Amino acid sequence: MLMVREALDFLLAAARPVPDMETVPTLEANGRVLAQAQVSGMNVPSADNTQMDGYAVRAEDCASGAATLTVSQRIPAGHVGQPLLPGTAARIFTGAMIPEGADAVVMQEQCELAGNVVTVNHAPKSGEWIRRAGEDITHGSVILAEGTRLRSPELGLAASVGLAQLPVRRRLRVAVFFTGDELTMPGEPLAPGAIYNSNRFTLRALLQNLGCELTDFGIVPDSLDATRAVLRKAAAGNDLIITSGGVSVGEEDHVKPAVEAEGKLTMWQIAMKPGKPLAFGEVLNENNAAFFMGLPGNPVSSFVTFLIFVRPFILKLQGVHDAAALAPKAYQLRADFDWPKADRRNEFLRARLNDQGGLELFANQGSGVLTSTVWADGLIDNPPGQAIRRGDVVRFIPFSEVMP
Ligand SMILES: Nc1nc2c(c(=O)[nH]1)N[C@H]1C(S)=C(S)[C@@H](COP(=O)(O)OP(=O)(O)OC[C@H]3O[C@@H](n4cnc5c(N)ncnc54)[C@H](O)[C@@H]3O)O[C@H]1N2
Ligand code: MOO
Ligand SMILES: [Mg+2]
Repeated sequence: MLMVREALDFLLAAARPVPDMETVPTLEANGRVLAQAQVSGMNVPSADNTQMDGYAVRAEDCASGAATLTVSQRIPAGHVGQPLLPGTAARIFTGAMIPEGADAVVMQEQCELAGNVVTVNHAPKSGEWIRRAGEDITHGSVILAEGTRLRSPELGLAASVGLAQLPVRRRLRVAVFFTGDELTMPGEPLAPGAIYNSNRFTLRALLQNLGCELTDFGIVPDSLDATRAVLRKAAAGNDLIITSGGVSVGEEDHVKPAVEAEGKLTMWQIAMKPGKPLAFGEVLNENNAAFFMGLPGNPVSSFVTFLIFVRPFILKLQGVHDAAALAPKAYQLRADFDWPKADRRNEFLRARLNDQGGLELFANQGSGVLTSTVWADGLIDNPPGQAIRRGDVVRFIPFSEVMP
């Protein structure tokens, strides 16, 4: 059995980013991965402008703290004023360009207007309330690196320098199917011994949130021939095939032999709990080789292995290469519980933050207990052979860091 770190390194080394790129409107680029670094063609702000509604002045004119100045002009945002003459003030509104000659803004709350004369009851410092041209972004600077996943902040930044389109990697094409004679879709009556196909819902949502283009082959019976046939179909035109169930050692677990027959299996079994039987390989078809990831059927096992392995693998295929962006962010937090029984495997325990800043554990850590995943805020990454005592500091991976 491989250790989690070894397995992750192996997967990330195998992940070749999809080569194709396309240009999409910035308005439609949410979740995509940037294929080329973006350089700003302008300063932001583009010109000195005011942070406050008030009066643009020459600071030296107001040194007395009770200066009276003639209001010579009015400058709303989006309009350009005239040069400011000594002894005058310009009425100015947040976001408007500072007129030539002015070097400070006084908030209107510190001024009194009578007719067209304003009394400025404050001695501003030169530069007061002025946002300088280029203080956020300078012309020619790299604003976004190649390989950046575009989220709300990145899209806002790109738009702020006027980028209407962005070059991105094409979407990843992912095929999924779900093995098990017992599986039934919600909406259908449940026969004795059957269960609902919850993994289809968990995994599809995770893949959709990562921006993948899905081909869903649905439920596949526990048969070697049926599994092989779907694998062959799924390899055509897809970058990655993800399956659920049938990867353990039972006679009804046909996924591994099917992958061996239709391609190759390069990794199986990881010292983790839940998720031990995770399988990885490639499925070949006349003109395509698709990566294969076989997730365990147990619902928590497939969810956890997705977050720990599938997510970074997909990000790398999509073109993300920054190690920090691929690794799940973890926090060192206090355990407010005892977990005396050390396991030989690396455990991923469903836990929740309490309002004392510590972690509580969900009582039933079974691999089939989906209620633990809804209750929890994240996973405690507990190394092999480690018991936890109340007060120990543990490594906590919040779902918000890994659940796209
Ligand atoms: N003798 C051994 N038995 C098992 C071992 C082992 O090492 N030796 N490993 C166990 C571990 S750990 C896990 S995890 C499971 C993984 O099993 P499979 O990947 O082969 O999955 P299945 O056997 O098909 O199903 C397991 C479990 O999950 C339920 N299931 C399956 N698909 C779905 C779905 N789409 N939605 C909801 N639930 C699903 C299925 O009914 C089973 O209860 O193997 C252990 N066994
Ligand atoms: O790895 Mo299994 O996921 O322990 O239940
Ligand atoms: Mg099984």
